[in-house]
Amino acid sequence: MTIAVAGAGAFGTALAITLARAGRDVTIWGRDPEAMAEARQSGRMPRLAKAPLPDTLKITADAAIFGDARVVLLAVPAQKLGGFLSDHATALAGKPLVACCKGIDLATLTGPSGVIAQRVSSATAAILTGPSFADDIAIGLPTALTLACRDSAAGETLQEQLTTPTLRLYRTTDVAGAELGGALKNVIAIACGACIGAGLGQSARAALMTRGFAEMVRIATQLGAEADTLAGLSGLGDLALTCTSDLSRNYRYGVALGQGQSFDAGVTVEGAATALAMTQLGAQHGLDLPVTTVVNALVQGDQTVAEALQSLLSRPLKEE
Ligand SMILES: NC(=O)C1=CN([C@@H]2O[C@H](COP(=O)(O)OP(=O)(O)OC[C@H]3O[C@@H](n4cnc5c(N)ncnc54)[C@H](O)[C@@H]3O)[C@@H](O)[C@H]2O)C=CC1
Ligand SMILES: O=C(CO)COP(=O)(O)O
Repeated sequence: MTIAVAGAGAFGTALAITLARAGRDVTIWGRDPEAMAEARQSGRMPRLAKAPLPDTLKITADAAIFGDARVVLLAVPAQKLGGFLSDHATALAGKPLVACCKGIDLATLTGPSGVIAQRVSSATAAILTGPSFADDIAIGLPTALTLACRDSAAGETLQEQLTTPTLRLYRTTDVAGAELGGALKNVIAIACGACIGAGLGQSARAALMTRGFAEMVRIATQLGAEADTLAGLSGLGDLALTCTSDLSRNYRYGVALGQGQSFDAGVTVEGAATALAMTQLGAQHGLDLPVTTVVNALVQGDQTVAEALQSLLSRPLKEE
């Protein structure tokens, strides 16, 4: 059974490594033929150079592999997912497609499962999400993630196919909960980074994490998710990791915002576009999104950290 991993960035590479190491038949696809030839030669992928690629892992830039794959993991950034799926829609038709990206698509204001449904309607959409840095997975540290699929039988099969001795997958049919948890925690991580970067302290960060989590649950349940899913790996679990670690790009981006520094535009920071998408979606649905709104204003350069803080602290007093 061939597993294809689409996207040869840090996360796609980490997943391909753990699956290949567990004896699965895996091919990783990257869009740049030269980079893939170089990776075959060097045994390393540039975005995850720390970890050697197993000899059994196949590396290609030939999209023909998607037609042969039984399962395709989609590890391209959330804002690139729609374009990727349209480019390869024929080869991907009817397959289980597991979105490994975390974000809300700005063009459609939907999560990855909605993007899959729109672009490859015959596919079985699943989501793989939760607390895990690519480096940790790649070097074989223990990690636990959520695999969400509306079709519970298909979800069970994917859970077995994608679990490895060090990567433990839990299963749910709550796709909305899993993908919203993964997308929204990045926005809160930017807020927490900005808080620490601006020197506002760890007490303020704990408050932001907690009120941010309340906001995540409120948004997600209004959009059809189950609150329990948000309390699991894909929500609270990933929030805890991302808001407290400087290994997180979203957190580091927030720190840079808080310090008034620039940030490398080549780094994938999913929470920036998601803050904008959620602000737009919140306006459509009449949602109260105080943290997301200030993160979006910071990202867009419409507010300073001092103004963002003031707008959060001056909100009317309320019950917790
Ligand atoms: N790095 C990590 O620790 C984790 C990342 N994720 C998620 O995985 C997703 C991907 O992130 P990373 O791999 O870390 O990013 P990355 O920046 O390391 O790699 C992104 C890859 O996508 C490729 N790409 C971009 N546009 C493309 C397109 N149109 N077609 C084909 N390939 C394209 C790039 O060439 C690059 O290789 C994100 O949504 C992220 O939130 C999830 C868990 C952990
Ligand atoms: O999603 C992640 C950890 O679960 C990776 O976080 P960053 O995208 O912020 O690096």
